[in-house]
Amino acid sequence: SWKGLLQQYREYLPVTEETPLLTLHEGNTPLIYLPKLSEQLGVELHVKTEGVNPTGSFKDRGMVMAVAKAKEEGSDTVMCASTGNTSAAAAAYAARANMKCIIVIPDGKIAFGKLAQAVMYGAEIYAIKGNFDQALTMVRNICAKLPITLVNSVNPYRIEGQKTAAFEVCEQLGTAPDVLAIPVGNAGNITAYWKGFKEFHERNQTGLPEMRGFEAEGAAAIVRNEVIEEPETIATAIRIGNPASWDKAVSAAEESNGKIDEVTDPEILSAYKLLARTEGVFAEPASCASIAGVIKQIKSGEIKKGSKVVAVLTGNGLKDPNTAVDESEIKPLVLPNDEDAVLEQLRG
Ligand SMILES: Cc1ncc(COP(=O)(O)O)c(/C=C/C(=O)C(=O)O)c1O
Repeated sequence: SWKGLLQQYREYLPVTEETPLLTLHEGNTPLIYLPKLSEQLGVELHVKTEGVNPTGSFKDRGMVMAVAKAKEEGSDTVMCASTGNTSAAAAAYAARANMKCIIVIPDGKIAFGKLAQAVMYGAEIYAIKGNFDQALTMVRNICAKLPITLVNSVNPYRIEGQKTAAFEVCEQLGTAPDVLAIPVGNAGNITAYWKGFKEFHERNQTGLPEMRGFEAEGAAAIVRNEVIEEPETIATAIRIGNPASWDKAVSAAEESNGKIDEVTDPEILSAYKLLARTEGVFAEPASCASIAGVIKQIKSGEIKKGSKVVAVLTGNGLKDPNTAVDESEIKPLVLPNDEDAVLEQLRG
């Protein structure tokens, strides 16, 4: 049975005899084929449903590695800035590892489910009147002054853990896909996937995909090649204007003959609803930037018909219930507790 990433992929990871084999059974997430969207779009489209991870996002992959190494090195406290999922994962793995977790989040811009997780896992939470980029700068400075381990994706152990998703995609598909579509915020995940595909190809000749990363238009620093001081998008997970792994994301796109592109909030929301209502897969808005991007680039011809495409769904839709209800034209019809009243509606 599945033993978690540190054991399953030990040979690819910086796991030593001293590394605590921390796990919440992260990884081994489904790769789901989408028959209707594949038909509609003219490609072979699969989604990597990272929302199935223990805390509901891909962050668990990197966090299990980073927290385990922090403990191995004798640290008793981890800290991160977060738009929400990093902090949820850090708080969970810190609790599991009997360590303290301190998080800094942008006040009022964190999806409710993610705040619920940080609260319940027992993190020390600071909500600053600033954005993620400002929070990250602050946390990097603090971790340089205090004996606290920084676990944002500038911590290389995060990238090591997250690259395992590329291994699973290759194992599940039997090969690397032609295209890997992925949302881009701080750009750690696109960096990790590319590293993973290259390492897995070196050992198993599985091939290399085009890396196609998608920023939200209101936070598209890489696309515009400038820091976005006031990033804005409904996809709060990727409301990031100065990606920490900016150059690595550009390298991944260039080396793989891929591209860093942008999608608008309407395109994200349209993909968000299409995916759930057509294929029964509910992913949070930022995750659907990958689906919106695939639709955009099939239309432009950048993604060829018949391509084998994997879109990464980075977070569970349940993370952001407010956006789901607020942005939906489908509303409950409130009725008296009366069977005839309902029957009357059904007979419409
Ligand atoms: C659902 C979801 N989808 C995509 C991204 C972008 O990944 P990166 O490009 O590796 O940053 C995030 C990132 C979240 C944070 O950065 C955080 O939690 O602080 C996310 O939560």
